[in-house]
Amino acid sequence: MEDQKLPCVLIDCIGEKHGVYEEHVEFLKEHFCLITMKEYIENKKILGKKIRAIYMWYHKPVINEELLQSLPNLKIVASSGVGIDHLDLNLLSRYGVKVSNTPFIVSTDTADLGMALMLASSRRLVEGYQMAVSPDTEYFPANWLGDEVSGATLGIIGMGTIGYKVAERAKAFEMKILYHNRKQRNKEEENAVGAIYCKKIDDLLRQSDFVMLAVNLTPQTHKLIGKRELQLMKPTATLINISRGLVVEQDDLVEALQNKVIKAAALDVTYPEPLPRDHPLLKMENVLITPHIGSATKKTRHLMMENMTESIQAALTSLPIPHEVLL
Ligand SMILES: O=CC(=O)O
Repeated sequence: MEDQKLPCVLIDCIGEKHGVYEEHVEFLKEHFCLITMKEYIENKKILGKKIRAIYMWYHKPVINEELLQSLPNLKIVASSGVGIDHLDLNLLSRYGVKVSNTPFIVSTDTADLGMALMLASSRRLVEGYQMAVSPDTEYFPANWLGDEVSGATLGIIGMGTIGYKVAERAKAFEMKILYHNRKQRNKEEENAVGAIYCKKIDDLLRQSDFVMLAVNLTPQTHKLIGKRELQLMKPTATLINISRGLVVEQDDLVEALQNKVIKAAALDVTYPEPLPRDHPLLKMENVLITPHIGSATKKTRHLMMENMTESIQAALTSLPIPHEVLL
């Protein structure tokens, strides 16, 4: 907390494991008086009235009704990333608080990660690395094989900005691209990447060598992929999830992997995150897991921070908010 002339913005903390990055703080402090949760808790009565925005960096601080009640002048919650499943939009709207997120910025990186997971899983990069560096390795076995990505069939579930960027990349890998979308088809985009629309998700599941989940988590996509859907997939297929863990019924996925109903899974997201250290998904050779890093590049995270700053400034000066999330 410093310059009291600037609008007060609540953040969770600086640095530490999940806080606002030290390198972003300098920029933020040019525009806002940052108040950490710790400072706010120590001086709720005075600071509560001053706070006008919450800078929600990776779902922190957690917002509940008690917090909202004690921030009477709160105008906006600027949330990092694209997913807003961690926010209760109805509750925020009841308190007259606006919400923004940072879509589009994250799409390229998240699509890149989807490709990385597909390639790493199919070519067994993690196992290969372990073999290459192991002190027990005496020779490289010639029969240690993976599967091809180039030329294989990729089924994208959720052709939003991220799904489309995955398709653009997959085109360069000469993949056959299928997709399923709940919203209307965009034939121009479809033609540009040579993607084939599957009206029924089941058709996509049956035909794909790789099924990539790129949907938002909503009541309609909650546990979209369960036992029935996994059984429709090829026994040689891989499930890749770059959206949210809760899009998959995780216990069914574990069972499907254990019983070789599908070949493998590559997951950037699970539930909970991180998984308990004794979770079966962490022990399977056919599972590759990354720690929810879809948008985790320096450039993207910096752009997000700038974008959140713009949204807060707009809300506090009653200008249209870039990327306002509407109920
Ligand atoms: O998960 C990341 C995001 O929602 O952008």
